[in-house]
Amino acid sequence: YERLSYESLHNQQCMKDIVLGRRIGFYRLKEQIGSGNFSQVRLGTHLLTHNKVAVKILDKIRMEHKVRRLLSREISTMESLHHPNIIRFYEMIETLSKIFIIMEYASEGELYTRVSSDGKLPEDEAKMIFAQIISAVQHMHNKSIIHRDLKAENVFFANRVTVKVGDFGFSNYCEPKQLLSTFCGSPPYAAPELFNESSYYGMYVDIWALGVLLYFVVVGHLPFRADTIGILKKCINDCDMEIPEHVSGACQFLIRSILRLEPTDRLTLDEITRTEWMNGCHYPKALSSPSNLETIPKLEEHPSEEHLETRRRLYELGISEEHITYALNKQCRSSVAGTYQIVLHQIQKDK
Ligand SMILES: Nc1ncnc2c1ncn2[C@@H]1O[C@H](COP(=O)(O)OP(=O)(O)OP(=O)(O)O)[C@@H](O)[C@H]1O
Repeated sequence: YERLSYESLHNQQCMKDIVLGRRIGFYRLKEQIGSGNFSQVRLGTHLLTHNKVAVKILDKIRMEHKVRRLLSREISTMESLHHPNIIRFYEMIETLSKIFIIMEYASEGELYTRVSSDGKLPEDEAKMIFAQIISAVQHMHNKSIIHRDLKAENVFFANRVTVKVGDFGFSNYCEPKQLLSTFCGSPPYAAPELFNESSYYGMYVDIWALGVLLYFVVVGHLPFRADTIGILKKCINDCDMEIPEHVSGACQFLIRSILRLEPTDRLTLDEITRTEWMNGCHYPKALSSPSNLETIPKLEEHPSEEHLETRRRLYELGISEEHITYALNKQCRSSVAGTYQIVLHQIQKDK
């Protein structure tokens, strides 16, 4: 740790790598793995732990005020979520011109790509994946966070059988009874009230999107398709969809019970888990030791075994209790806090 910190400030090659965009903080930056409207996403490796990470890079100069607001929400919502099926946030690094969001890397691509290239998933597989997504959304809603952009493009495979929900760019904090008014998300996944009402309840909008997502996964294409937004809006308002016969009765029932025009008529997440189709599914639980910078326990606060193990591994990397205390007292993001998150998460994943 000391060597790396020293190098970043004094080593010529290292400084050149930083200038040329090959390194940031404790991360080596590698190839681009994706891009968005305002961002570029690159693969990174943590130089101390060697963990792979995804690094979302945003150009501050091109960023309008609105995008900055969305970004700070994206970071704060991601930071408060700790679930095996949600992309984990590790660290944010800000330079004069750029913002780097360091997060968990899901290496096996988007659910969208899997279904688009291989076709619909067998129902047994779809069920296993849908249960993980439901569990992730339950965790968000329990924390009063709504995603507002749930779609197959934002569900990533970490391996053949584990998925992670990501892209919290439109997420927001929202109490169950709180009305919202900004149209967010992708039109084919949009609930009817988003087109018709001036305000809506966030959780019902997420649940509708889950119905569209389930349809997409078991059928292989979206339920509402149209060439113009006007026609799409009409399809959604009429709930004009056909479910092919190959879809089992229990799954059809579930899709129809989610995609109900009246938000309060839609099944709740709990009710979804109790439907016949979801019978016997496994719902991964939220991680036991949540931690953002504010909740990393100090040593005198009797940390849990996971936190003690994290510290033991950090000591081996040259990060002492003194470094940790200093980072915690500073109350701002630092490479020590970032490394802490990566190591803690690795321990939780190994478990
Ligand atoms: N954690 C991750 N692991 C693996 N790949 C990722 C990860 N995050 C993003 N990607 C890839 O990078 C691409 C761009 O992501 P990003 O969040 O920047 O933009 P987007 O959501 O696709 O677009 P928009 O700008 O409209 O939000 C994604 O489509 C995905 O393929």
